Amino acid sequence: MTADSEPVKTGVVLTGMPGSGKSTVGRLLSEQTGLPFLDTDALIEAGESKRLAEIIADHSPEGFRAIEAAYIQSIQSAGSVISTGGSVCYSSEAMHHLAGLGTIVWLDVKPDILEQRFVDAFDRGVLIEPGSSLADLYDSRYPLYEQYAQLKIEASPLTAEEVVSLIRQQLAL
Ligand SMILES: Nc1ncnc2c1ncn2[C@@H]1O[C@H](COP(=O)(O)OP(=O)(O)O)[C@@H](O)[C@H]1O
Ligand SMILES: O=C(O)C1=C[C@@H](OP(=O)(O)O)[C@@H](O)[C@H](O)C1
Ligand SMILES: [Mg+2]
Repeated sequence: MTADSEPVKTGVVLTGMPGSGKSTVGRLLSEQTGLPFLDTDALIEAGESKRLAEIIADHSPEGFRAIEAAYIQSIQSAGSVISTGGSVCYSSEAMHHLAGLGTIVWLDVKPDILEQRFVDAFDRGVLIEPGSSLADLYDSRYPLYEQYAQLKIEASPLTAEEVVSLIRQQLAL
C-alpha cells in the first residue's frame, strides 16, 4: 500500500447457490494460499450451538436470514477466505460488509449440476419454498448474486481444484 493508493484487498468472499462449492473451494483456497479460512455456516452453528436446519426450524426462514446477517456483520477478519451460506445474498447490509473484507467471488453453478450434488435441499436447510425447485431458486437469486459479484466464475464444468486455480489466477493470489 502506498500513500496515494487503496490498500490491496487480499481477502476472498465466496458466494453462490447452495451446492456451488463455496465451502469446498474456500477450504482448498485457504490451504493453498495460507489465508485463514472462515465458513459463515460454521460460525453460526458454533454461536447458536445448533445445526443450521434446527436454527431455521426454530426461527423460520426470515428469522434465519436476520441471524445470518447479524453474524456476518460481526466478522472483522479482512484478508481471509470466507465461504458464505447461499442465503446471504438477501441482506444488502451483510453483502456490503463482506465487500469490505475481500473480493466477492460468485461461483455460478447451473441448477442441473446442483441437483446432482444434493440428495435433498430441504434436509440441508436451504431456504427454499415448499413446492419450488432449485431451478426456481436459482432464477430468483441470480440477480442478487450478480449485483454483488466482483468476479464471476462459471464453475459448472469445473472441479473444485480448477475453480481454486482460476480464482488464484484472476486475483493474483
Ligand atoms: N467443483 C465441484 N465439482 C463436483 N462436486 C463438487 C464441487 N465442489 C463441491 N462439490 C461437492 O458438492 C457438494 C456441495 O459442496 P459445498 O462445498 O458444501 O457447497 P456449498 O458450500 O456452496 O453449499 C459437496 O458434496 C462437495 O464435495
Ligand atoms: O442457500 C441457502 O438458503 C442456505 C445455504 C446454506 O449454506 P450453503 O450455501 O453453504 O449450502 C446455509 O447457509 C443455509 O442452510 C441456507
Ligand atoms: Mg457451504
